[in-house]
Amino acid sequence: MPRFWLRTVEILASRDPRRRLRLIQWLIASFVYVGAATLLITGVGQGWMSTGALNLWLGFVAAVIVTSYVALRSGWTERLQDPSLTVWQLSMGVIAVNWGYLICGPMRTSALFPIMVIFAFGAFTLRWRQIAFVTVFAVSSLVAAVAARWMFPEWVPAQGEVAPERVDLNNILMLIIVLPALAVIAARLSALRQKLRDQREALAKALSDVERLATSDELTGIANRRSIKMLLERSVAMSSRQQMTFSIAILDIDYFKAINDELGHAAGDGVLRQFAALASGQLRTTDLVGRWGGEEFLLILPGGTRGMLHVIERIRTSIRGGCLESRSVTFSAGVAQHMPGETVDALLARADAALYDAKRDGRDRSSVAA
Ligand SMILES: Nc1nc2c(ncn2[C@@H]2O[C@H](COP(=O)(O)OP(=O)(O)OP(=O)(O)O)[C@@H](O)[C@H]2O)c(=O)[nH]1
Repeated sequence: MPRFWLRTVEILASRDPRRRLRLIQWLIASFVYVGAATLLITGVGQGWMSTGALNLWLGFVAAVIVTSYVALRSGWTERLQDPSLTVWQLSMGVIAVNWGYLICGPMRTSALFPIMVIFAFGAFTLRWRQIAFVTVFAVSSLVAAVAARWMFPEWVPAQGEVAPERVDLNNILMLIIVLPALAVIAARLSALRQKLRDQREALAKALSDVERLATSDELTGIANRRSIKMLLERSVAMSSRQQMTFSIAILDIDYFKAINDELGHAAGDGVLRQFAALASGQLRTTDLVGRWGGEEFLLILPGGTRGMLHVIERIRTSIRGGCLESRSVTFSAGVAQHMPGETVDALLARADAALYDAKRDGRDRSSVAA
């Protein structure tokens, strides 16, 4: 677009996107006003209504169009609760429609068509109370207009006959004016719905990301200490309610400090990651594993220590075969079976003591708590 036109659009429609949106709504409403006015003007030529009545109506509509534009473009409405002037604009629209119905004689039915545009606009911003207000206002002012026409026929003197084909043509023309306005509003509503869907999806993803970050260990991807501790507390609560026992084991990689010192911290991280992956791979869906801290991992398995020792041996075999960071890695394990009534801390203390025994007895082994 040439610079001159760009500048003109900018001056007329403002740079502010919100203000521009409000002016687009104003433009759609004005398009309907101007279309309806054109039809009414042709009606004067046909002798259905008096020029005086039409001029008054045109004056009202012009005043509404101009004052709405000035108020919206200047930004004056931004201090109001309803910066789009929706209720005001819709009320003026209702008055214009009912007034048009009153004065345009035999063509009055099509004068009601723009009411659809008014209510479609309302769908954007109005609350149900405001919609109820506009509805009641639309119906009651139409009833008042009809009553006025019956009581004071001299107000709308010209009420000539009209040919049926002219009625059809008028209805078609009115629909041609109203439908594009409705189509633009429908397209905007559809875009808003799509935006809402996208936002909902982004929010759900963000929530699941936050949940994952809050419960999983950043380095290994398995449950973090907070999460596995919560699972342990739940296991303790469930075991006392359902009288089902379970066992825990603390697995601690042997001489991990030496791995870090010899291969570097990054390689140490690699060992932790591979250890977690290999250990998780040996578990059933009912078994739980989490990183307890540093080079320690906590296992929770249903049943007694026999099953736990069996699983630990499976893990030991896979770690030996896994050759972590091209280095042989072993681990020690302290195993404890939950006893009825035992607290989480007491159970952990027993598993920790058993781990200490395993380390003291030469590492690369499991020890079961008394
Ligand atoms: N690379 C890496 N090292 C860690 C991480 N967390 C803890 N460590 C290291 O793990 C080492 C643990 O060392 P120690 O507690 O002395 O135990 P150890 O060397 O495994 O000896 P034992 O347990 O007695 O066999 C420390 O050097 C910590 O710095 C981690 O996330 N990444």
